[in-house]
Amino acid sequence: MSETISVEESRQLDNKTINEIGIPSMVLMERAGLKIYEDMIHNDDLDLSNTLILAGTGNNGGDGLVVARLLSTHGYKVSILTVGNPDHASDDHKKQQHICDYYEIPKVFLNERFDNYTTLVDALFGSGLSRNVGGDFATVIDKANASDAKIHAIDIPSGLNGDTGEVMGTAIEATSTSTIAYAKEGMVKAAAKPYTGKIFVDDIGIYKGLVAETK
Ligand SMILES: NC(=O)C1=CN([C@@H]2O[C@H](COP(=O)(O)OP(=O)(O)OC[C@H]3O[C@@H](n4cnc5c(N)ncnc54)[C@H](O)[C@@H]3O)[C@@H](O)[C@H]2O)[C@@H](O)CC1
Ligand SMILES: [K+]
Repeated sequence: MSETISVEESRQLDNKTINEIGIPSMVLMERAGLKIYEDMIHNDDLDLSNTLILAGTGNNGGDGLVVARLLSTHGYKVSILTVGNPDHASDDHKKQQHICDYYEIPKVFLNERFDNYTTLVDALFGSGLSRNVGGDFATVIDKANASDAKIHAIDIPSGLNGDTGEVMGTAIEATSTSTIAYAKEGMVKAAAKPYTGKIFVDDIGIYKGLVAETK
């Protein structure tokens, strides 16, 4: 595995890329979604005949909505389950949801049976996970793990602590994970392997100098 970074370093690099260098966050989200989509369509472990995107309301969910749109516009069957209050979604997430609405990508709700799907995309939490997972999020994670569908995680399997590899209440057991810019330190610990599955590291244009300078 190539170089790893902490979750805080990941946030710093994102901030520097957006606020100091000036690459718009929506451009990074678009690039992330495109890379993740490409990882998925080239991954023989995944059957994309019926995909459900599990989207939290932050930017990890926003990445998932880009994947939903790319699958849809390329002719794949895809639906979206949003977990959390969409009124409180991040600005970029709201923009991506607006685009998904334009393309009329179907929405499903918490009572959905996950066994109907061949692949679930875990876009519930990424680097923003800040406390143990409970409530609807825990229910959805446990239901995803119990289903027959394969799971592809975005950035970090939701519920996994990106620094320590510990499970924060419950965590997604992914078949594969597309991580942005660098794998996070906790993801390469032996205990994390059943949660990350195979890891793809996606370069989306996030600044890399800082990590090289500080290590
Ligand atoms: N902003 C950026 O620079 C980029 C971010 N990207 C994606 O955005 C992710 C980070 O996005 P965010 O910072 O919005 O964070 P997340 O999308 O990981 O989650 C943020 C939200 O989850 C809530 N939350 C945290 N722990 C919770 C818990 N246990 N239960 C319930 N709610 C909880 C937070 O209060 C916050 O509202 C990355 O992992 C990556 O996937 C990519 O789009 C690339 C660019
Ligand atoms: K995730």
